[in-house]
Amino acid sequence: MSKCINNSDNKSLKKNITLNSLGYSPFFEKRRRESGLEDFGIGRVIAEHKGRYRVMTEQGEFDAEIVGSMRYSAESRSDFPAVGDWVSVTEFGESNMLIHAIIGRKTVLSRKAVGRRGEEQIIATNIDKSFIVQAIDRDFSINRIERYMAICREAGVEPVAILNKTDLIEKEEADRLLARVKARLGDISVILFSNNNGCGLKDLQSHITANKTYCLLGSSGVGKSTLINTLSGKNVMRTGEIGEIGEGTGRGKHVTTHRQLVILEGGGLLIDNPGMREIGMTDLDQGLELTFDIISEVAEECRFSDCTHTGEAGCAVIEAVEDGDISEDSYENFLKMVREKEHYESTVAEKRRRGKSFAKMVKQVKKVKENRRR
Ligand SMILES: Nc1nc2c(ncn2[C@@H]2O[C@H](COP(=O)(O)OP(=O)(O)OP(=O)(O)O)[C@@H](O)[C@H]2O)c(=O)[nH]1
Ligand SMILES: [Zn+2]
Repeated sequence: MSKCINNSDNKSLKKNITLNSLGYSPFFEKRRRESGLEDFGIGRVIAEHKGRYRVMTEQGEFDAEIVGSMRYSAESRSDFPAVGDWVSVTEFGESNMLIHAIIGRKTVLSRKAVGRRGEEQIIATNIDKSFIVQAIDRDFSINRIERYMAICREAGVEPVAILNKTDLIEKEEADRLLARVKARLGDISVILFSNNNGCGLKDLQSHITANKTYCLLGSSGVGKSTLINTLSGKNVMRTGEIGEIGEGTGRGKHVTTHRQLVILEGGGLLIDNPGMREIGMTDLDQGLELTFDIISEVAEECRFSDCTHTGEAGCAVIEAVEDGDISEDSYENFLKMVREKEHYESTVAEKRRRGKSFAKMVKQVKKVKENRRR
């Protein structure tokens, strides 16, 4: 394995990093003891790239990989470490670490993987609150905020919406936008923000406390990196990199990726995520209901208990849309999310079925071969 550790960085961190300052709490300590992991060291995954990890411990930062037994016993992607995870580690060689186990997670933010049908992908774990970032210009979409909200609520993570780049519009226009978002989304905190003129900074900072973990969700170009710089002041914590060894040969091209967990000046921890153009829905029943609590409340009045709210007689939801009690946008977004969820569930079921029949086929082939040998 190539060494990609900047050791001077390591030393400078040694002095002031404690597990507590990385977000460790009695919750995780309890989980660690319950799992009998007391003999291992503790670290937090701050970056992940193609199966290689960057882990921060009280001793500094290390490149890390998982032990073989963990790899072989993993049944799905969620059994692998993700950014935000607390992990049990041992030192390995001079400056590397081995990850032996994931310490029980507090929260898991996940979405359906882009381009991989039906597979769930963890965005980040152990998040206390998430900031949904949108730019008021080209990216703006209340539907998208609503989808991110559903992802957060499904994970039990409080969402806060940040409407960025307000310097590009007049104050009156920004206020109108804020009113529209509030009317649609109800009791979510919404911050009018700008990286250019300091608008909303105090408001945002009031949401951030030391030793808690936050996450930025939003499409590419909405201003997440700039926002991290605005919040992190001196920008000292963004130097870490993960080196990637060229596949196949063991050497060759060397790609790097940025640290994804940043310590802010006030002590809050922020996880930056890759731009997410497509957000799929996973097991979102709960999130759906929380986001559209009005719809589900009204739906109790539908004549049929299995009403799909798409045209049945006596549908209270459609009635409420017609009366203007539920906005058409909300209703359409609701239907779209239900459809995506159904699609997701059916592709997962399909995959399981295919998985089973493949296993069956392998068995049969083996049998035929054995019979031939006899
Ligand atoms: N006018 C204006 N431009 C901004 C603001 N914040 C960021 N930008 C600009 O928007 C562009 C994208 O900003 P980034 O911070 O790179 O966006 P990002 O969300 O990190 O994008 P990815 O790294 O692709 O995920 C840059 O040109 C920024 O200078 C803002 O508050 N106002
Ligand atoms: Zn109905």
